[in-house]
Amino acid sequence: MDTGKRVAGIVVAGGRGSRLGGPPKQWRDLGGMTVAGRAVEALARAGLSPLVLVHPASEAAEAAQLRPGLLLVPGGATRSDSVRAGLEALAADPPDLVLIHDAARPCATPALIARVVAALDDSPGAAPALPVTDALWRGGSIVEGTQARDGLWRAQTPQGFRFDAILAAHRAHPGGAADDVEVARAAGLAVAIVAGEEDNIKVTHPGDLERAARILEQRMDVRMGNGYDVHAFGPGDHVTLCGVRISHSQGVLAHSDGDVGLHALTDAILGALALGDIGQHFPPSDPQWKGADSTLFLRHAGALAREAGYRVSNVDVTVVCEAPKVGPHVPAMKQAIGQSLGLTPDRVSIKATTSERLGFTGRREGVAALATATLVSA
Ligand SMILES: Nc1ccn([C@@H]2O[C@H](COP(=O)(O)OP(=O)(O)OP(=O)(O)O)[C@@H](O)[C@H]2O)c(=O)n1
Ligand SMILES: C[C@](O)(CO)[C@H](O)COP(=O)(O)O
Repeated sequence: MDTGKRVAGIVVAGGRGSRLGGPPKQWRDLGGMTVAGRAVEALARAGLSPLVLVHPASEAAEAAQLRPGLLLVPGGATRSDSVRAGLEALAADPPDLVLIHDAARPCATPALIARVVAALDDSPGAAPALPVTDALWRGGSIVEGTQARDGLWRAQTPQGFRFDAILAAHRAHPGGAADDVEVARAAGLAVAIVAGEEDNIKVTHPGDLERAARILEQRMDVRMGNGYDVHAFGPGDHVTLCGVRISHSQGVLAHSDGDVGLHALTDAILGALALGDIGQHFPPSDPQWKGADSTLFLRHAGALAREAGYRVSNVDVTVVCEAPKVGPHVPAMKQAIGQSLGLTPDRVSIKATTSERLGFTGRREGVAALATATLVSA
């Protein structure tokens, strides 16, 4: 989505989730990512930047687990207070437009978000909603009357606004609004209704987490890629393997730091994305990559995966050499790769083998690595 405008996103995750019960819903797992993480990724994938996450003041640690570069802001006692805190955090460097989204809505699609942004060309506010289709009754334990449903809508988020207008509207509002459309309307702003989506549910009551999981599962796309790299040994006193410097009687001949493990893994991720290979992204002819730390290449591939809407689910690297010994360094290697890709060590596998003195690795002429990566749509 390229509108030529700066479109920021605010995800409000400052609530308690009391209707769902149990631990705060925004940090609950939803297919390998938190509910709030999924809401944030939905806006990120649509190209919104900067992104603000508003969280309970006591839950900064949970908020810090989400994507790098998020602006983290403590929330307030009500949803409106939390939105206001998010808007104020953007005020020093105001974007043109802002989309305000519930952390509790983890299934928003890029198409839905694009519709809201597009509608802001013609209106200071725009929000998704679905017409009420069921008959509406008034009553308690018995039906006391029927309510006409014409012209009634079920409101969703993200709700989008021209930034200056919604900031002024929130500053002027006495508080207690159900949503930002109510705040905008109180300030006299017109809000266009765009088509919402049935699957854009708000995780509110028991059973909703399972429903969201089913929705996301139907959309899930799994991709795999493999990579292979070789470097010849040459003069030197160390090799770098899987992000770890290891003392050795030789070095490797390479333009970068010659880390075959990270090169193979970078290629595996690029392969899964069908985005070519490491040489196309970081040409060896380019002097800026001379002696480069290969962590940079791996992080770049991880960022491309996120931009494409995938997260790396697990990786498996096999290093092939007679020496140095890899085993003692495996914990540090898992840590280094995990940090670069945002993976816990149990999702990073490092193995090593000799080639039984056969071939170029067997003759100790060089070191090779093979890698596999699995990517899952976020
Ligand atoms: N003080 C608050 C209250 C709510 N929210 C956020 O506003 C959204 C509104 O959804 P809702 O289902 O009302 O969330 P909760 O307030 O957490 O739920 P409950 O009312 O069941 O406690 C949620 O993403 C919630 O985290 C917030 O940022 N700050
Ligand atoms: C903003 C909202 O998601 C629109 O449907 C909703 O108003 C917020 O949640 P709540 O359930 O009304 O507290």
